[in-house]
Amino acid sequence: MLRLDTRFLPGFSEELKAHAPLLLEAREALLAKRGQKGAMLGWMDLPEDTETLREIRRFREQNPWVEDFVLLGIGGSALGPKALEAAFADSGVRFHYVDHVEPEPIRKLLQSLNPHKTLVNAVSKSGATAETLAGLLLFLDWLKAHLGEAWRRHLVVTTDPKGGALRALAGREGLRAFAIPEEVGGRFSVLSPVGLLPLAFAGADLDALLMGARKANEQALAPLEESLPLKTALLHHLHRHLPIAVFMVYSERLRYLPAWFVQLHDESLGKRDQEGRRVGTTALPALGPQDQHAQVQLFREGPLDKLLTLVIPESPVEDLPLPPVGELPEAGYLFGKTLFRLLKAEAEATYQALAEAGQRVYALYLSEVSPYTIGWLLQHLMWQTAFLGELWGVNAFDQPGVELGKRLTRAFLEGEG
Ligand SMILES: O=P(O)(O)OC[C@H]1O[C@](O)(CO)[C@@H](O)[C@@H]1O
Repeated sequence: MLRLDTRFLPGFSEELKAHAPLLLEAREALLAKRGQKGAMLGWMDLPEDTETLREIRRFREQNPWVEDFVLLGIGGSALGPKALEAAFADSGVRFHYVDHVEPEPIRKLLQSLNPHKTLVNAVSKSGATAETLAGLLLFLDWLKAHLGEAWRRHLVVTTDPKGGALRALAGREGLRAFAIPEEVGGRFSVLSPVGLLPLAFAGADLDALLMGARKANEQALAPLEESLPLKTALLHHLHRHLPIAVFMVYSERLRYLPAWFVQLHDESLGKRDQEGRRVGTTALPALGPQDQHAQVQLFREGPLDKLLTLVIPESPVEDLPLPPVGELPEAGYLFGKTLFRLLKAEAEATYQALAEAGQRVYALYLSEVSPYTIGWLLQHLMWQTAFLGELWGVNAFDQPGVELGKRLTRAFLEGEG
C-alpha cells in the first residue's frame, strides 16, 4: 500500500479542486499519445507483460550455475536493477555493476571473479553508450581468454529489439538477447528485462513487483481524488518555483532508490519548454537516518528553497528488539523498543522538524518495504514524471542535453588517433 500524506501542506485539497481541469487535461493529453510511434509510453504496459516474465524465468532456470552476475550498463540501464537488487536479493548470487569507467575497480573485479561461474549482462537500449561498450570490450576479452568457445553462454544482452551494436553482436554470435521494447526509454525501463533479468537471478518476487506496478497504473487512471500520481504531480507543479526537490527515503534496503529517482526526474524534466524557457527542478537524493546527520541541518536552517518528499515505511518485514543492557544505562530510553520503532520515530521527527522550519514537505507512506509496494512506488513515480512533462510543456522522454558531451568525448578520443 502506498499512501500520500500532506498534513503539513494545508490547503492542498482546495488546490487539488482548483487545478482539477489542468490535471485532467494533462492526463488526457498524455494518454492521447499512448500507442503513437515515438511517444515512448511503452513503460505503461510493462506490468502486464507476463510473456517476457516467463521467458526470463526459463532463462534463469536454464542457468543454475551462476554465482556472480556482472551488469554492464549505465544510467537507466543500471540504476533500477541496482536499487531493486539491493532491496530484495535473496538467492546468494553476487551482483557487480560496471556503471563507470574507472580502471582500478574493474581490474579488481576481473581478478576476483571465477569466469566459469560468472554471467555477464550487457545492458544498453541504444547499444552505443561508450561506458557500456568499454566494459563489454574488457569482459568479452576476459571471457574468451578463460573460456574459449564457451564464452557465449556467459554473455547475455538486453537491448533494442532490432538496432544497435549489442543486437548486431547477439545476431552474429548467436547470443541470448532480451528486448527493451522500442517504445521504452532507459530511465523508464526498470520493469522491462533491464530490471527483471537481474532480479530473476537475485531471487526477487517478480510477480509481486509487477502486481504493485499494476496498482500504480490503476491509480494513474482513476478519478482525480484517487489518483495518487496526479496528486503528487500537482505538489511538484505547485512548488515549481522552489529549485530543489529532495527525495529522502527512510530505508537502508532502498539506499539506491534516490539515485534512480534523480535520473528519472532530472533527465526527464530538466529541459527547454516549447517557448525555449529553461524548465526543471533539481532532485536531491537523501537517505534516512544517515542524512539527518549530514543534510538535515541545511534543510532546517538553510534556504527555504525545497520541496521535500519523504518515503517512510509504516511497518517492518521483520524487527529487532533492543535488549536492556546493564552496562549501558545511558541508552535506557531505547530498552524494550525495537529498531523499527526507532527508525519510524526518527522519520516522523524529521518530517515534523522540517515542516516546522518552514520547508514544504510531504510523505509517501509504504505499508512496508516489499516488492509489491516498491513496484507500485516505481511505477507511481514514472507516472508522476510523465504528468509533470505535460504540465511543464516538455518532452519527458528525450534527453537532447546529453548529446554534446558524448560527441565531444568521441571527438577527443578520435583526435588522439
Ligand atoms: O541504455 P543506453 O542506451 O546505454 O543509455 C544509458 C543512459 O544514457 C542516457 O541515454 C543518457 O546519456 C540515458 O538516458 C540512459 O539511461
